[in-house]
Amino acid sequence: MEKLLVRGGRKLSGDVTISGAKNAALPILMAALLPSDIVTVDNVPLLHDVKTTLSLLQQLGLKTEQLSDNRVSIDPRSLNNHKAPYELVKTMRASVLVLGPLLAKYGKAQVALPGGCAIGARPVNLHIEGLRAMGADISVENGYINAAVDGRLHGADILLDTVSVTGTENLMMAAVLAEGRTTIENAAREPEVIDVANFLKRLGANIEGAGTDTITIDGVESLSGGAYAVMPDRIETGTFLVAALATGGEVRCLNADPDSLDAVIKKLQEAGASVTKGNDWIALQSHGRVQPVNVITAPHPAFPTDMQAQFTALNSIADGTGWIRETIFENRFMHVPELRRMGAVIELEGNTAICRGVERLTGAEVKCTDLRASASLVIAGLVAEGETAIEQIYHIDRGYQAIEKKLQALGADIQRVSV
Ligand SMILES: CC(=O)N[C@H]1[C@@H](OP(=O)(O)OP(=O)(O)OC[C@H]2O[C@@H](n3ccc(=O)[nH]c3=O)[C@H](O)[C@@H]2O)O[C@H](CO)[C@@H](O)[C@@H]1O
Ligand SMILES: C=C(OP(=O)(O)O)C(=O)O
Repeated sequence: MEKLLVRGGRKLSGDVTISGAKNAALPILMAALLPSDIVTVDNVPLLHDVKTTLSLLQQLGLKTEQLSDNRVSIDPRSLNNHKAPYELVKTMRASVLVLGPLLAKYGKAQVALPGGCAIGARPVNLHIEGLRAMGADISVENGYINAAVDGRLHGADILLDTVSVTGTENLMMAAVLAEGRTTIENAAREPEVIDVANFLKRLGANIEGAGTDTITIDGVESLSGGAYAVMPDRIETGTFLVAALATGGEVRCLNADPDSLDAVIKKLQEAGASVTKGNDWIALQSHGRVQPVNVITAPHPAFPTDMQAQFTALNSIADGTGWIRETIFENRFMHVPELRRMGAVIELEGNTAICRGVERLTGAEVKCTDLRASASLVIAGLVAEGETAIEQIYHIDRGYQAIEKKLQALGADIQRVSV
């Protein structure tokens, strides 16, 4: 078992290179099931979830090769299995993203139901309903989604009841090889959806409207191989910017996508930071004590739920009271009891966390409960007096490449230790 030990009090300063986006890399790697030839994907982050995805693709018969640290090739020609087993799916909900590509390419899929997880129930009914509308016969039995189609999937008009990121991606991936036109209305507009669409277009797919709430896909008979580089991770970028501000520091994020973070930048500025941007970098400079901010999470382009925990940590040390309302997931405040152990004063009222900022947090033993909760504990540890020992850090390794090394290079006192 590993822990992170953080000694707070150092201002972060310098440059950090942002990795490829987890939430774009995972669907792009799954989409590599679709073409008829080899794809090479660059800027793939070194994350636990990426390893799980590659294991899943291998389980389905695909050949994968790690060409360098962040470059992977996938040969889908040896696809010979259609089962995504529970052992893999239970460690990573995004495994459900094999459902659409498998059905479109192989005509059948058996994918374990992801089940509930720490942040909420996270059902996949919209994925299933959409694929049924495209002609799939789907039953859910013994914890598995069993799906099959006679011949090719066909195009359909799909209106999503609620905005779903992986739901949109799963249906878009299925539709690229379906017969005829599919429209997805009330589609997710997240930048990662655009990245997946751009990858598919590189292989020959016909997709219009990704990044808007209506995506139109004209199915093609086959897709070719090709090469693509995953977009930078906007949530990792936002996390480093919050860490910089919390510590009163100055950080520039390189290899970033400065235009994917508007809602986060707005709140950082309200909290007192100066933010500057170039083509592929974004920098933050702090000025005095953090000001409290009010945040409501909502689908893109509004404030992302994946940055909520980090801003809860930021508000904990602000000069006044700020509140955070979570509207996407029903149980995404598991970091609050841990932050309280470090001296944060946070009340929970329904889906709102009211944070009364304190002058200092104090180091404590805390545990990660989910990916972004972990990031909030690291941020709190960086500003706390004394040592914070963070347990269950496998959560953080799901979504942050070498977080302690990147923070060390910015001057943080943080170590990974085996216990
Ligand atoms: C791998 C990946 O990209 N993960 C992201 C993705 O998760 P994910 O795609 O799982 O999240 P969704 O966008 O689907 O969830 C949004 C809301 O829709 C609900 N819902 C979703 C699908 C469905 O079939 N039925 C249904 O009711 C969910 O319970 C949730 O309340 O988007 C989330 C919201 O931005 C992010 O926090 C995750 O980091
Ligand atoms: C919730 C997240 O990821 P996932 O959907 O993979 O659980 C996240 O990235 O914060």
